[in-house]
Amino acid sequence: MKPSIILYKALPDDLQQRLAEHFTVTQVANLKPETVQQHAEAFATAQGLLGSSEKVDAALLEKMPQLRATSTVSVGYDNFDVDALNARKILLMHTPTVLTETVADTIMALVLSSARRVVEVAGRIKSGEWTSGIGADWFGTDVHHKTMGIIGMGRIGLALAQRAHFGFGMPILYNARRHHAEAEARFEARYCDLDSLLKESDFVCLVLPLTEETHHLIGKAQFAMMKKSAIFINAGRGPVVDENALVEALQNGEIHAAGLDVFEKEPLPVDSPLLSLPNVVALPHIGSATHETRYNMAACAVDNLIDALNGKVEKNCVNPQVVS
Ligand SMILES: NC(=O)c1ccc[n+]([C@@H]2O[C@H](COP(=O)([O-])OP(=O)(O)OC[C@H]3O[C@@H](n4cnc5c(N)ncnc54)[C@H](O)[C@@H]3O)[C@@H](O)[C@H]2O)c1
Ligand SMILES: O=C(O)[C@H](O)CO
Repeated sequence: MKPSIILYKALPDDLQQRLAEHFTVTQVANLKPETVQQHAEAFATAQGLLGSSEKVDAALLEKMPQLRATSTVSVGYDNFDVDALNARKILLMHTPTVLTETVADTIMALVLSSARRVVEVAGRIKSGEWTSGIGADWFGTDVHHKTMGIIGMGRIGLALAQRAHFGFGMPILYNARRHHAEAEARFEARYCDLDSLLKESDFVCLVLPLTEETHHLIGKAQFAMMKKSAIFINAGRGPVVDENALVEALQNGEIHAAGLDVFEKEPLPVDSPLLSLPNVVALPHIGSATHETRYNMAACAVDNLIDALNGKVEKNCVNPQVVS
């Protein structure tokens, strides 16, 4: 008999079919308690779980006593209670690598659009303000040859450094938990402690996972250290930044501008002060959102679940130790 799984995300037809070849699939809209209750029998018997963005915590796991593997369509897995999974020896699979280049492209888009005020001035044309030659109040700041500071020199950090170094001739500073020989050799990146990176960078780019250690890593004190001309970019996770402190730093001119793909609360509330600041480019968490990459992530998550439920954890597994 095929193992049963819960699918809580719509997938392209061919991938849905691939899942159905391996598993008995129950598709649900989300993992809210009322949904779980409505499909109680399917949750109670499911051995696998595949989807994204929903919280997978101890309370949900209690409703899934047969669960052996979870597969998220994302590289970040901060919405999973990994300790609770480990305690039950449930595998957690994710989708690193397939999205790296696309997310680095998005970060460069944020760098360029916030420095050159692309969104703001494009809005001015649309509202009929381009009626004569533009003046300095429409000018932006250069990107090329400015210093880029990268906090979190992982897969995406490296792909960003590659773009900034080769494409824009930018000196690269980085902060990470360890020195990265590859970044230093290929991109002449220089390791810095966090405070030095904040003080010296023209662009401060955050590409960190959300963990207990990184929660609110960047707050009032850190914005105060940045240059007044600094542009702050966050494409990691919203709660790594104290958003109130960010708003204050932007409003008080402590930093020049921000480009943001992630927020403390998502979707970003429409009354967020960030949305009324002209020096903010805000994107709706689109880092990996291209047709190609979202398909590849979904395909990777499907393969990951098939592998995990067959005991194969050589790649894309967050906690392979639970089966060793
Ligand atoms: N905006 C988006 O759509 C989007 C898309 C993909 C990933 N992300 C986020 O980006 C994160 C990074 O993805 P990745 O594939 O590069 O992951 P990765 O694991 O390759 O890189 C993360 C890096 O951060 C470093 N790090 C962790 N804690 C740190 C700390 N306290 N101080 C300094 N460095 C620290 C790690 O050592 C690692 O090098 C993901 O976890 C996810 O949260 C966002
Ligand atoms: O972590 C990721 O893969 C992206 O943020 C999409 O959730």
